[in-house]
Amino acid sequence: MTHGSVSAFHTCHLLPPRMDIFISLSPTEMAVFLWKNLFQTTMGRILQQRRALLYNGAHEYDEELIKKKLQQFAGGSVNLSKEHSGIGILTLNNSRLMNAFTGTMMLELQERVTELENWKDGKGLIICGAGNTFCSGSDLNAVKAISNSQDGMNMCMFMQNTLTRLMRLPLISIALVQGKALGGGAELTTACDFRLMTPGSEIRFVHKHMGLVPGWGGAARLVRIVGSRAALQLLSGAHGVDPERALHLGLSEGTLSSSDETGSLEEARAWLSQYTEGPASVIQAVKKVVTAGRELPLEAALRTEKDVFGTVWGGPANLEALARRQKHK
Ligand SMILES: CCC(=O)SCCNC(=O)CCNC(=O)[C@H](O)C(C)(C)COP(=O)(O)OP(=O)(O)OC[C@H]1O[C@@H](n2cnc3c(N)ncnc32)[C@H](O)[C@@H]1OP(=O)(O)O
Repeated sequence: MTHGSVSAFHTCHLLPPRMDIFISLSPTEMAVFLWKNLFQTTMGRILQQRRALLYNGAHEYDEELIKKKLQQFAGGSVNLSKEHSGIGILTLNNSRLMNAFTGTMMLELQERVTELENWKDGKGLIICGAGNTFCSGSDLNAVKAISNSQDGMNMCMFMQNTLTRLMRLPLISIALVQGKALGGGAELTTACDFRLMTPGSEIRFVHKHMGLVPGWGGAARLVRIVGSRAALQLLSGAHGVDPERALHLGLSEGTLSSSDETGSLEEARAWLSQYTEGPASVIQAVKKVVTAGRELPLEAALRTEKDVFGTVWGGPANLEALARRQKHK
């Protein structure tokens, strides 16, 4: 955890306007107040995005250079559909290469993550692959072409930045693993909060067979998900993990009954909706306090929890619940 990331948690959770302040304002004062609030929120978001980056110029990371390079390896797409329910569906689409990540798909993933960071009505996210398979990692044609050290390190930092931002989205995320999640595809699944697998699917960290280790943050995240001993076995064995083993290891949350593309997406939606019911502001706040608890030292996590608490306390959902005098039987 960098200091930059810690401060990002403290600067981005701005308190919502309080109703009692509004009542005493003239129309002009109210307009000024709203403009200031909008400005602060926008600046907060920009700061959040900048500070959340793991790597910048100080790490000999040249984002513009790697973006130009990645642009040269075109093909496929990363599509985002934002549903009214607040669930987003992010689809990796490169069927010809089993949804391998081309350079332009890496760039598109970064753009989609920015879009999701700014989705104020968002609550959940499902990541899946087109054509009933998840993702076969990075496009080996691109890997070969950028096999020099500088490009490799820049690509690694680019993907770590993007996947770290993906992991920290204030949305509850699922990797819907159909077919195969190999190499970088397996790493991508670990950037989600949960993994659901379809019958016959497989997660496989094949890096060792490529003479590599994960570089998109997959090893660090895997250790946190399954523990260091299981992570060591999965990375050094490079064996495929089927749904049953994944469930046993805690790598997967459940095996879906459907293995077809539409049916499994429907099941994943239903599974996710049990956690995304309610107002977006509250669901996002829940994810933020859990992210802080996982990533920050205790005192910083507690302070973040206090800040996030301030964004929901006295908010519309809280006031409505108080008015309802809800009982939790
Ligand atoms: C970050 C580190 C990384 O991610 S390194 C990349 C790790 N991934 C790999 O090494 C995947 C290698 N590919 C495979 O093992 C197989 O193609 C898998 C995915 C199991 C699919 O097998 P199968 O169902 O028999 O289909 P196939 O081999 O005929 O594949 C269809 C076409 O897709 C291609 N493909 C697949 N994966 C990639 C990839 N990662 N990069 C580039 N191309 C890929 C295959 O080469 C094949 O293309 P073609 O029909 O031979 O032209």
